Amino acid sequence: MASSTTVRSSQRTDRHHMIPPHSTSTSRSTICSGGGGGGQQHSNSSVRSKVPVSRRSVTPNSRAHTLDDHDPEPGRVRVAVRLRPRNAEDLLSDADFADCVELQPELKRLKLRKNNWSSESYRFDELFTESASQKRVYEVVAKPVVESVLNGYNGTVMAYGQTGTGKTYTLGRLGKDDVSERGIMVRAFEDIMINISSASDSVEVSYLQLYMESIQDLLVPEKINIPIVEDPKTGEVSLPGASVVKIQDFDHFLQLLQIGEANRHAANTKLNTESSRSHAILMVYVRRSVHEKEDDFHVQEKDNISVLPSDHGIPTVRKSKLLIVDLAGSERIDKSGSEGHLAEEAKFINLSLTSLGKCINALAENSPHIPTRDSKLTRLLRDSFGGSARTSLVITIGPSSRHHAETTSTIMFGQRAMKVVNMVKLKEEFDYESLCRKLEDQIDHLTIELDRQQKLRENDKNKMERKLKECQTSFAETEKSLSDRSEFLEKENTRLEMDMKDMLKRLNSQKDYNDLICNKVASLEMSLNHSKFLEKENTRLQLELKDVLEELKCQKDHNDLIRDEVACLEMSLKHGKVFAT
Ligand SMILES: Nc1ncnc2c1ncn2[C@@H]1O[C@H](COP(=O)(O)OP(=O)(O)OP(=O)(O)O)[C@@H](O)[C@H]1O
Repeated sequence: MASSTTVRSSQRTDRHHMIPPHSTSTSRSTICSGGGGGGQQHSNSSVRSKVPVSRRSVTPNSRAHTLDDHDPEPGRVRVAVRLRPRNAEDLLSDADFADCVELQPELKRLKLRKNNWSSESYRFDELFTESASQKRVYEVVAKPVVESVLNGYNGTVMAYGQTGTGKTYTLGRLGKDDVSERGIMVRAFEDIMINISSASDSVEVSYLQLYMESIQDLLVPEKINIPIVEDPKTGEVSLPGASVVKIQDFDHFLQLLQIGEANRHAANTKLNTESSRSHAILMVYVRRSVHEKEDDFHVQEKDNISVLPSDHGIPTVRKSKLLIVDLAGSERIDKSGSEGHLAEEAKFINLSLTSLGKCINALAENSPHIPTRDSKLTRLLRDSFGGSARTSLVITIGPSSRHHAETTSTIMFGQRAMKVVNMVKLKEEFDYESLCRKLEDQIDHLTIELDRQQKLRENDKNKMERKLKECQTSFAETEKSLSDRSEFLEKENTRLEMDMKDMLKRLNSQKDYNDLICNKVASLEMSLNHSKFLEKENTRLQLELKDVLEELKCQKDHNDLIRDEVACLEMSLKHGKVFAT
């Protein structure tokens, strides 16, 4: 158990939202007739009109979602009366007597019997008859306070009454066997757990008892004499020595309540077999992140420089505290039969209750001096009465006329408490813790990113260097192969040049030869042409010759003929001569 507790620093920096005392109207500070405190009109009205604006008036805050804007008295302490059913003793002793009180819930009035023929009537914010369920009591008395706490306001739910009238029953019942029996502590916590986000909100608990003017930790009972520390500036009360346990879940809370219950001082008195001998104070610290502006918060990139957002982008957190106070019951020692140590305890209980009553009287009467420092109880409840909390009080009474005086005193306490108006204020702070966490996360993220980038760059650099080396090698190789090639090409070039020259030479000589051939061809062609011509001429001449020959032949033939003729003639001539002869 001890290992799971942590000592919590309760330092906080309030940020605006203090409801300005003069802001809305003075009329709001005056409790209207519809509200509580309208009991004995003759005795209360004069005191009421004196409630000052400066210290106790409350103006509904625009961000105060729970505080009803139409509520004319948003900071007034609400008081409900709960009547305990008759117990066995009441039934036995008062069988022949009428109850000392009569409740008129529909009128919200309680009639207190003075004697057989007269009674006085008091108005309260709510009246619970003996048959009222635990659920209804929670919903009317505590739920609005719990809702305020969830919205960032401090809240107090307290039970006050004579011993044995049902304070612990109303507040501290665990209802292990029957959930309908659960008291305000369990139901309030259940409501808180339902409404918060486990991701961004948190709930922590301290459970203490004030026993004979010493504050003891009910969760770590070795811690005794825990000092009360008051912030001189804000007047805020804290108990840095008390263990503060972060609650994981509902069962965890029930376990803590059980531990606290087991450590609480109780005794068997004539009026209550389990009479609490200490005031028990359950402190529930609720821390909620305000999400509405969360999107505004980013580290923005501007000209490649990261800049923080402007002031309004800082996340905010609402820190509120719910006090559930189960007072020890006031008791007349002669009636409770307390002796020795029990009587000593009762003296302390009565003393602290008396000092609480004095503070409430002073606040109700607008006294300039509130005697808060008279007891540790009043110091602890400084914020609940005349402070910044929203407060609901259940006063518990029994029906028996045997306890008429105690019941009257309780009712008067409740009536005076109804005149106390607190200056309810929202507890909203810049959530520097979460901002720091976010920035640290971002720094971590950026550092990782930077490392990653650096590694990437280094990898790239190594790669580039490797590539450069490879390139250089390949360049050198290429250069070498190029120079080899160039050398080779040069040689080749020279060789080719020579070859070319040679070829040119040969070509020239070939050309000359060609020319020669061409000339020869030309001359041959000419010769050929000439031959052809000659041939043609020849042919022609042959033809001519043939013709001539023909002609010659003809001529010859002709000549032959002539010769023949000549011969013939000659012969004839010869013959003729012969003849002639
Ligand atoms: N509304 C109720 N219905 C039923 N039983 C009740 C109711 N109120 C109180 N009781 C019973 O009356 C007895 C006394 O109640 P409880 O211990 O809560 O009184 P108390 O005011 O806390 O007393 P003390 O101041 O001595 O501690 C208990 O047995 C409780 O169960």
